[in-house]
Parts: sequence; structure tokens; C-alpha cells
Amino acid sequence: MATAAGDHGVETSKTNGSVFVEGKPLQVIQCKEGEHKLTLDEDAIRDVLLSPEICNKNVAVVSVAGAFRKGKSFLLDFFLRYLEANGSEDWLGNDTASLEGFPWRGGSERDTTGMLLWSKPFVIKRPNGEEVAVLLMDTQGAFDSQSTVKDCATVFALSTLLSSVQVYNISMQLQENDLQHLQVVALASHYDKVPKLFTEYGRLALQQSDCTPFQHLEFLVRDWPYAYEYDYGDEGGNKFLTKKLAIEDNQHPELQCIREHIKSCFSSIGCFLMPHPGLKVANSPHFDGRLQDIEKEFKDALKKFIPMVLSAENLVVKKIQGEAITAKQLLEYFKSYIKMYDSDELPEPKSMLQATAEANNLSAVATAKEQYIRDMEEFCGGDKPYVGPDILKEKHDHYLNSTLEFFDSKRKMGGPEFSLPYRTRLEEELIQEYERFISNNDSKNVFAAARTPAVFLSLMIICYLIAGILGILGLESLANLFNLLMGLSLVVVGTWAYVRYSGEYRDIGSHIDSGAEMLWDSVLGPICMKLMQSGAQQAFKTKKMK
Ligand SMILES: Nc1nc2c(ncn2[C@@H]2O[C@H](COP(=O)(O)OP(=O)(O)OP(=O)(O)O)[C@@H](O)[C@H]2O)c(=O)[nH]1
Ligand SMILES: [Mg+2]
Repeated sequence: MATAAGDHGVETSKTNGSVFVEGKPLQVIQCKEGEHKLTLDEDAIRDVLLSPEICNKNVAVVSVAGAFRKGKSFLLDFFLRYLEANGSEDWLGNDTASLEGFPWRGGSERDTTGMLLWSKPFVIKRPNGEEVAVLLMDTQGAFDSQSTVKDCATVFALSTLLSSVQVYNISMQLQENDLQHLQVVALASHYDKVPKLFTEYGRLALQQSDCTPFQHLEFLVRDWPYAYEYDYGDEGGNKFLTKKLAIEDNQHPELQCIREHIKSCFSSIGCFLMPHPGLKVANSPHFDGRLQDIEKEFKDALKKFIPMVLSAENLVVKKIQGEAITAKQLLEYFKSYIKMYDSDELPEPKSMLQATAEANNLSAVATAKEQYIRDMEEFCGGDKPYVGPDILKEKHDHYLNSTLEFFDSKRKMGGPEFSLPYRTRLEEELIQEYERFISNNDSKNVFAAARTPAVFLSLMIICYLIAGILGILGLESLANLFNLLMGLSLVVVGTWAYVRYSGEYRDIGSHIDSGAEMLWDSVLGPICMKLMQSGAQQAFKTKKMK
């Protein structure tokens, strides 16, 4: 990712003073200049979410969103410092180290575009022993002169849908339009086609289950000027928020409605009032983030705010439909949501719900399939001995049923009818997996592997015997024919052995195998059967006579 001159971003791991920043910002969702379309960089997102350290761990996704040029990326870099310090007391760093991580800068032009994730996953152990992968997400600022209402609404909605903690970064006051933005009614009079997009989705999602669709919303008021009314920090903030979100009888119904919606969509809502960081931070073009240039009050507030969001005790795990999701599952949600926004129109709340339900079902399919593979591997995996086909089929039926039961028991959005095609798809995929297990199992059968040479060697012996008898009877030319056949069989066995040993010309090898199978099924097998049957009858007769 390119960082403009003067930016304070990092491309690779590097040290600066005593502060060590590992990883880099990855542009997972791009918003191309002038195109007003968001695109997902699947490779980048896979790099983060499918990394072996975190792919099967539950995730906590902390996003910072809000108007442009208000210090979002700057704040996230302190989040990074906290995570990097891994619980150390003096995580804020030394006084002279510049602030690095997500690119940030001064000036009036917007900086962050699209959505960024930090490449290095942080794994935190919660007090209950569970390990959670923490992901930090930086977002494009809203209301800059290059973005349309749809762009701003999309980034805000996407980051809220995908995060477990949405830090809503606002400046100086919590204004009514900040609440409206949350409801995506910005410029409602012009965009009355998309009113209440966001909270309407929440309302619909609520109808589907008793869980709130979104988790924690934290209003972060920067440069709070009225500390004499409400104290800095979360206590003052929550008092202030209670007043702001209060629903009163004399309020206009629209104002009441917004408040009700917002409250019902999030599991919890908080507010933190931040002091001003000082004039150097706000105004100096040479400020590079060093602590010595930041006001003490601001640093003290950071020391309270960041552990409040990221400490092991306070982490909020990402849940959808009340169920914690893993990093691997989060990938499905990224894909489904971005697909939903891939049109010129803002999506209807219904299609947002549909995308959630789709990703929900897809991740249930993936988890169920993993369970089937794990069970079958345990029973007949690569290091297990050969199993009879009937027993294998019995086990497959058993695990297929238990996997389908597991899929049915998972909480999914959309109801049973919506889940039906996903269930069918799961069943098909399990049958494909079963076929793979069958062929792996077959390859372990030593008798099956020895069948080809056995068939051709038997053929050679038969030809040799017949040629001998024909020779005695004076039928030389016929005997030569059988000798030739014997020689040919020898060449075939030799070729087969070479193919097996060298791994080359595998096509020829499989033709020889199918030839042997045909010979066995149509000639040698029935002859052997007949011989064994008549042998058994003969033995029975002699025993009876005795
Ligand atoms: N007044 C004020 N300025 C701040 C604060 N925190 C950071 N800044 C300054 O705000 C400017 C913008 O910081 P960024 O972190 O790039 O802001 P942003 O919100 O990410 O901006 P975009 O990426 O354009 O949306 C920088 O000059 C910071 O020094 C704060 O709490 N108050
Ligand atoms: Mg930024």
C-alpha cells in the first residue's frame, strides 16, 4: 500500500525508538478514485483471516468510523501500540518515538480510503482461557468532498456489520446528524428512497431472532469542550449519552424513532469524552505523533479508553445470530456483504439481511463439512488401515446423518426454507468427500494393488502350460502363439512395474490396470471361482465316502 510523503504509515516491520510496530496496513476494501464502488481484495483478506494462527479462533473486530480528518487512523495507531505491548504497563511508548501503523496525517485533504485491516493478527487470552484474534479496522472518513452519500453510508454500514465494536468517532458534540448518519438518513430529504437503511436492517434482523444484530457501539467524542458539564472519560460520557438518547414525550416522533432504533440494534452503547490533544497535534504540520507533543490529559484519557476496548476482560467477540464466529467464517461475511453493495443502488435492508443469512448458512455448511471430514479422517484417514467397503459405507451414513443434524441445529438466519439449498449443497459436498475417502481406502488394499501383476503372471503360467501341452501334441505353431502371448504378458508386467516405480506414463499404467480388471472379471475370476467350487465339492464327496 502506498503511503503519501509525510504520512506516518509503515510498509513493513520496523523499529522506531523503543516502539516496535510489526505488520502493515492491508487495503482489504478498495474505493477507486472517481468510481464510487467498493471492491474486496480477496487475496489480502485471505492473508489476514486464513492465517493459521487465527483462522479457527473467534475474532474481535474493532473498527473506527466517522467523519473524515478527525483523528481515526491516529487513534488506531495507539490501539496498535497497546496490542503490541502485550499487557505491559507502559504501552504508550516513549516520548520521542513517532506514531506509526495505519497511515495518518495532518492537513485538510482526506487520507484513508476504503477499509484497512492490520496484517498482523493479535491473539489475546481471555480470563476464561479462550484465545481471541483481535483485528483492527480503519475506515474511510465520511462527508469528504469526493464521496457520495452512498459511499459514506456503505462504508459505515459495512464496518458496523463486520465489527464487534464500532467506535463512532465524532468531534466536539453528539449532534442529531451524527445519529442520523447512524441511521443512514443523511440528507434524508433527497434520499428518501433509502431512509433508515441501517437500523431497518437491524429491525428486520431482530424479527428473525431475539439477538441484537450489532454488538457494541462506542461514541468517542473528540476535543470535548464541556468538561465542566460532563467529565472526560466514560463516566461523564455515559451520563451525557443517557441524556442525548433519552426519549421524551415532547420530542418529535422522528427523533424518538431514531433513538429507539439505535438502542434496539446494539447490544450495548457507550460514550467516552476525549480531551483536546493540544495545538501541536491539531495544527502543526511537523507533528509526527511523538508523545512529548501531546497534552497529558489526552494521554491519560488514552490510557483509560484503549484498555476499556481491548483488554482481555473487555474484549467483545464478534457474534452473528448470537453465535461467536471464527476468522475463517468472517471471510464469508466479507464476501457476501461486498457482493450486496456491488450495485449502483444502495441495498435494501432486506438484501442486507439476505446477505447475512447467506454468509450465515455458508459458514454453517463449512463448519459442518469440517466436522464430517474430521470424523471420517479419524476413522479411515491416511494413517489408518484398510476398511471393508460395507463398514466404510455404514460409518459414512452415520456421520452424514450426524453432520446434517449438526447443520440443522446451528442457528441460522432466514429460516428452514432459506437453508434448504445450503443443506442440499452440504449433502452433495459430503458425498464427494465420501468418494474421495473410498478411493483413498481402496488404495490401501494390498490385494487390489497386487491384482494386476497376479493376473498377468497367472496368464503367463497358463500360456506356458498350454504351450507345453501343444508342443507334446506336435502342434508347434499353436504352441508358439501361446509362447508369444506369454512373452507379451511379461512385457506388460514389466511396463506396469516401471510405471509404478517411476511414476511416469501413468496413463499407460491405468490402461494396464483396467485391462487386468477386465481379464479378471470376465476370464480368470470366474475360472478361479469354478475351480474353487469344484475343489470344495470334491473334498466334500471324499469326506462323505470315507
Ligand atoms: N483536534 C484534534 N486533532 C486530532 C486528534 N487526534 C488526531 N488529530 C489530528 O487530526 C489529523 C488527522 O488525523 P488522521 O488520523 O489522519 O484522521 P482521519 O480521521 O483518519 O482522517 P481521514 O483518513 O482523512 O478520514 C492529524 O493531524 C492528527 O494530528 C484529536 O483528538 N483532536
Ligand atoms: Mg484515516
